[in-house]
This record gives sequence, structure tokens and C-alpha cells, in this order.
Amino acid sequence: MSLRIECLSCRMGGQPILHRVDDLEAWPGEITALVGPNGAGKSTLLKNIAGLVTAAGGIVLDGASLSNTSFTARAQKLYYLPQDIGSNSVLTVFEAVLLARRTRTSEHGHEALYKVRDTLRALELEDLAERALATLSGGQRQRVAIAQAVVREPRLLLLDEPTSALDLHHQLQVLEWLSRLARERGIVVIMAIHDLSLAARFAAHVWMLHQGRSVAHGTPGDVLTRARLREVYAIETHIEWPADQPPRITPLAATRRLGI
Ligand SMILES: Nc1ncnc2c1ncn2[C@@H]1O[C@H](COP(=O)(O)OP(=O)(O)OP(=O)(O)O)[C@@H](O)[C@H]1O
Repeated sequence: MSLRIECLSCRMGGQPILHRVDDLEAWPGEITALVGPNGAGKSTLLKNIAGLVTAAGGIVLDGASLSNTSFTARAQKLYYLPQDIGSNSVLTVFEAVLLARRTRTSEHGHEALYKVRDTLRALELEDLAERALATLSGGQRQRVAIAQAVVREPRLLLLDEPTSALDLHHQLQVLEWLSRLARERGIVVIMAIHDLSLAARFAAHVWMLHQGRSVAHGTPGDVLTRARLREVYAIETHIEWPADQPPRITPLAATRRLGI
């Protein structure tokens, strides 16, 4: 399975948001990082792929256009994890993840319970299994949302800043686990992310958006250059690609005052 974006344009609130975003491809077994400054159009692009927003242009999954696929049929193939996942639910963590599993498959009995337990264990959520969602911290809630996404076993996983609320341990733990899942299950994972060091470390491909346009795509080394980060993010950076350590992209200074 691969996903291809062809000449995608989108308007929201009467305004053009995405402008002919073209020639982007994501492959199974790998994480594709979607990067760009605030308002670049990352969430809008993910919502387009998920079918939550109407767009003109092509979204092609496995050679077939998703644009003509019903929302229900899309939901069988993909899962979109939004940026805002606030919840006041009285469901427990276990019930919420089980419900996510059961709405995806019709399996009965122990299999769903095993899947839920495995997923909770992988995300270090076992100790929270009986807690109500409404009582969790932001980072705990975010890990439950990731569990709800993954337990459904989608073929295409769209994650909007999935590590934004996580501490350093859980950022690495979750991204290592997602990388392994992508590899083992052959899932296409597309993840919007602001931390460029994590993008460089975990993504095989990077799509960069700026002002609703695709400005670069390719390997992290090709896309995340000092010159491009200066142009797109208006920052000076120090970038290292050590052979024996993870890549480091350190922001040094903003090169112009941001309008406040
Ligand atoms: N419902 C809407 N109506 C009108 N404009 C919208 C709507 N949703 C988003 N926008 C605008 O579309 C542009 C892209 O927003 P989007 O949320 O896709 O950006 P983003 O790259 O995900 O940003 P961030 O990094 O801040 O999450 C922004 O200028 C935003 O204000």
C-alpha cells in the first residue's frame, strides 16, 4: 500500500488553504513526517486524507482514488488521530481502547481483550487501565488516544502531533514503538510533528508545507537543511548528522520578529 497526493487544493471558511499540493508519496513500513510552521496546512492535509474536509485533487491509496470513497469505506482503511483529544468521558482507559477495537472489527471473545491488553502494555498504560479518561493528565490521555488508534489496526495511520504532550521518555518510547509497528505490519504512517530532531530521527521521508504549499519532500537529510529552515521557519539552526548518534537540529535564533 502506498499513498499519493496529486494536485490537492482545499478551501475553508471561503479561504484557500492548500494550493495544488502535488507529488507527495508515503510508503508502508515507514514513518513520513509532515512538517511546517504554524498554519502551514498540516492538519488540513491530514483531514483531507481522512475525508473530513472536502478537497479538489487526488488522494490515491494503493492505486485507487480515495476521493470517490465513502467516509465509511475510508474509515475501514485509515485512522486519523486529531491534535485536540480532550475528553471528559467516564469510560475507563480499558473500556475506551476496547470500544475503539470493537467499532473496527466484529470479533468476539478473548481476541479483542488480548489486543487491548497488548496495546496498553506497549504504551505503558497498564497501571492506568481502570482509571476514567476524565481523570488523566494530558500526556496520559494522548497515549490512550494513540492506543485507540493503533488497536484498530488501520493500514494508514494519520497522526496529528502525537507526541506534543509527552515527556521525553514517552516521546522516544512511543516513536520507537510506532516505527516498529509500521515495519512489522506494513502500515503507512503519516505524522505531523514540530520537533525536527525527532522527525529526522524517526521518519524515512519528510513532507514540508509552507503557507499551504508543498515546498520540499524527500529524505530528512534532503529536506531539513539550514537554508530551507531559514527560509521556511525564519530560524538559524545548527544541524548535525553524526554517524553513530541520532540527528540533532538545534534552533539557535529567530531571524525576524514574529508578528504578535
Ligand atoms: N475551519 C477553518 N476555517 C477557516 N480557516 C481555517 C479553518 N481551519 C484552519 N484554517 C486555517 O487554515 C490554515 C492551516 O491550518 P492548519 O490547522 O492546517 O495548520 P497547521 O499546519 O496544522 O498548523 P499548526 O502547526 O499551528 O497546528 C491556517 O491559516 C488556519 O487558520
